[in-house]
Amino acid sequence: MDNEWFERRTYRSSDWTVDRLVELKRRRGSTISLVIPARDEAATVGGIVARVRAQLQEKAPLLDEIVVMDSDSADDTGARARGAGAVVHRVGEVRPELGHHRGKGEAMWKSLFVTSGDIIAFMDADLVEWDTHFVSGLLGPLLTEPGVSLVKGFYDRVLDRPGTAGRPHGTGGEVSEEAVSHEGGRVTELVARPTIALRWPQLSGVVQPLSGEWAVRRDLFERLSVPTGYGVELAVLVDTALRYGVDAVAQVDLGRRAHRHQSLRGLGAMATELLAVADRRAGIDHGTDAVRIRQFGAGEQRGQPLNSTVSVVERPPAAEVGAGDAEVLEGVVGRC
Ligand SMILES: O=c1ccn([C@@H]2O[C@H](COP(=O)(O)OP(=O)(O)O[C@H]3O[C@H](CO)[C@@H](O)[C@H](O)[C@H]3O)[C@@H](O)[C@H]2O)c(=O)[nH]1
Ligand SMILES: O=C(O)[C@H](O)COP(=O)(O)O
Repeated sequence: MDNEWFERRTYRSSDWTVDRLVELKRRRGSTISLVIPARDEAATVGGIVARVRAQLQEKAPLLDEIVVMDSDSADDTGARARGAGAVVHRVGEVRPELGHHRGKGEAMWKSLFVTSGDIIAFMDADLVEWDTHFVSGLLGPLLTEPGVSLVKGFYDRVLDRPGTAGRPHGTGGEVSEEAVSHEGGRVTELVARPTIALRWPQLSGVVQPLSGEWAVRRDLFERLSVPTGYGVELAVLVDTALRYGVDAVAQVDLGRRAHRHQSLRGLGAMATELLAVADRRAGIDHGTDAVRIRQFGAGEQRGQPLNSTVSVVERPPAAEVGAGDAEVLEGVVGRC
């Protein structure tokens, strides 16, 4: 591990007060967009937007815009987010001539066409244990260190609170702190971290390489190709370090985070997307934008194959996308 990088580029969110960040932003003439990609997050997105808006727009003028990218939601995500004060875009309606893909990365890539901040902070919409320092805490290194272009959040990751199954995190008051499991981040531990150790050990000091809470300079993000699905975090981290050196990356301790967990099969698909990102950057071309995976049922369905397709498409750098380039882009750049 690059201990020197860790020492140099690891911060705590408490290193800057919000007032100090507002002052730094004003002095530098920076503008800051918060983007929240959300698919079917009606249960949580309104509360998240409302809290961020109250603390980081109304109480302190830190964020210039709060944008929710509604990623093909079938529930009330858009209405809840709008009701709480966010600007909401349906991903498929943004630059429709560029085509549309499902997935988180697609929502983040399309956000580049509807936001204007020169710094963009991203935050997931399924958080149940978090606070507004998950946004403000990411900004300090970008506002004080010109060499830093990407800031990753890190935290303890709650996997389970025994006795609270089926209840939202944060409502299990009777559970002792010792009983809370911090073994969350299963894809991080079983796929991302081992991959980084093997391929990019210079990044092994990054505590949460897949964290959905990160901030980036627009002029960096729009120069990177962007996987349309869950590969976006690994791709942005690796490509930033390969292109600009590991010192362009910083990380900030944000405390503790809990979120809605996906099924193990869902995580299997996510892991496939991450491995596709890693292979592509190692020059391995699988010759397809849609990988077929076979998983298997359990119990009554034991041994029954469950076949699905995982998209591994990547969008080209947004900076290379001009008006009228649509035909170059559809489906694309899959194997760039
Ligand atoms: O098609 C999608 C899928 C997800 N999301 C949103 O993206 C965020 C994160 O998605 P989630 O399914 O909660 O991902 P996790 O299981 O939490 O995955 C972790 O690991 C992923 C892979 O690196 C990261 O993308 C995530 O941010 C990180 O939280 C949430 O706001 C989702 O609503 C979309 O906008 N579109
Ligand atoms: O980031 C990850 O590793 C995946 O989102 C899985 O997280 P979980 O184990 O906390 O559900």
